[in-house]
Amino acid sequence: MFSKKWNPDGKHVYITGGSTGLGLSLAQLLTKKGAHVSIVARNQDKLDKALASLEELRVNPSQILKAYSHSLDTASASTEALEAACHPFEGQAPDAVVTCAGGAAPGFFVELEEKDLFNGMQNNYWVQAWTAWAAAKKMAQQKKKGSKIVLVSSTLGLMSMLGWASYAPAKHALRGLADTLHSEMMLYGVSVSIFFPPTMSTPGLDQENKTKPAIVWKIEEGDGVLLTADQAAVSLWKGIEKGDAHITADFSTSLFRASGRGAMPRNNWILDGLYDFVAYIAVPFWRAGVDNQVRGHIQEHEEYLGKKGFYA
Ligand SMILES: NC(=O)C1=CN([C@@H]2O[C@H](COP(=O)(O)OP(=O)(O)OC[C@H]3O[C@@H](n4cnc5c(N)ncnc54)[C@H](OP(=O)(O)O)[C@@H]3O)[C@@H](O)[C@H]2O)C=CC1
Ligand SMILES: CCCCCCCCCCCCCCCC(=O)[C@@H](N)CO
Repeated sequence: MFSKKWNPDGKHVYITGGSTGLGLSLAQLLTKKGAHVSIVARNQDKLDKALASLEELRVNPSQILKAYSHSLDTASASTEALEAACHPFEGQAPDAVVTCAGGAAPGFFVELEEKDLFNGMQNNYWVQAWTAWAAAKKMAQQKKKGSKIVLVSSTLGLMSMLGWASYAPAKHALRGLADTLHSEMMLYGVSVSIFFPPTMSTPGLDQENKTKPAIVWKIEEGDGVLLTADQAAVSLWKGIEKGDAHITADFSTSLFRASGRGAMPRNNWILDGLYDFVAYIAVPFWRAGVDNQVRGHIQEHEEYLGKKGFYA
């Protein structure tokens, strides 16, 4: 509980999804703190731009800053990407692995197709789980005590609502994996955490909002929280530095974190108790409001489905 803060200076941090959004902001923050940073994503142009932005922030000439283009869809590809990034470090596992890669495609359950639901799990569970698996093995084999694995879930990994059937299950699954590994990786002295960001203005949000049902955005927006990726990265960083198992960046998500803590340790004995109490009172009101909004939408939704030939 009173352990020393983690110092990233001279450490190697491996960040999936590091070319845009949250991952890029975290990569920039850690570069400024003197870490060696490896970022991984698919699109080479975005990686090139991201790496150039890291170069501008380097604080010493010995920092190793690299970008790798890999699709992290499979166990083998995720292992290969990690191996490539360890190469400049004589094959040593990274000191920290942060899996930011992911992407949402919200929609109504009855309109989603098999591939949409399948891809939701693929892009939001497996893309992070395979990297965690590859990293865990390497850290255990090399007895890298003190190293870290950090997964990235969402507010929607702690609660859910309409529109998120292809996404929230995967984000909840990541929480299940993180809580399991938080316990199991103690066998190797490796700490495991998970971050639950709220809505963040990122290229990913612009993309998902193109297809997001209006009512879903209305409820999401009603929360009134829209962090920049830089703000979210600061909270993520503080959580990593403190070694919190469950990391949040905003008030609402902290309510769900504290009230849905399960068997995980508290971040702060007093504050989390307060959050838990506030959640007990406030969340049912919020929920009743949302239920009303959804019920009030029944007719419009029926018309919308009718126009799309759903009942034909
Ligand atoms: N923005 C938001 O409102 C919220 C986001 N989150 C979560 O935070 C994380 C970051 O989100 P955000 O910054 O918005 O996302 P962005 O879409 O801005 O960035 C996603 C990053 O992941 C990479 N990526 C995606 N899929 C793959 C893949 N299969 N293999 C390798 N790289 C991949 C992308 O690059 P490329 O496409 O080139 O591969 C990009 O670098 C995600 O896990 C997201 O679910 C959670 C809560 C809210
Ligand atoms: C008193 C209690 C108040 C509670 C308010 C809670 C409101 C939460 C609404 C859902 C927000 C969804 C955020 C994550 C979005 C996300 O993961 C996607 N954008 C993925 O990119």
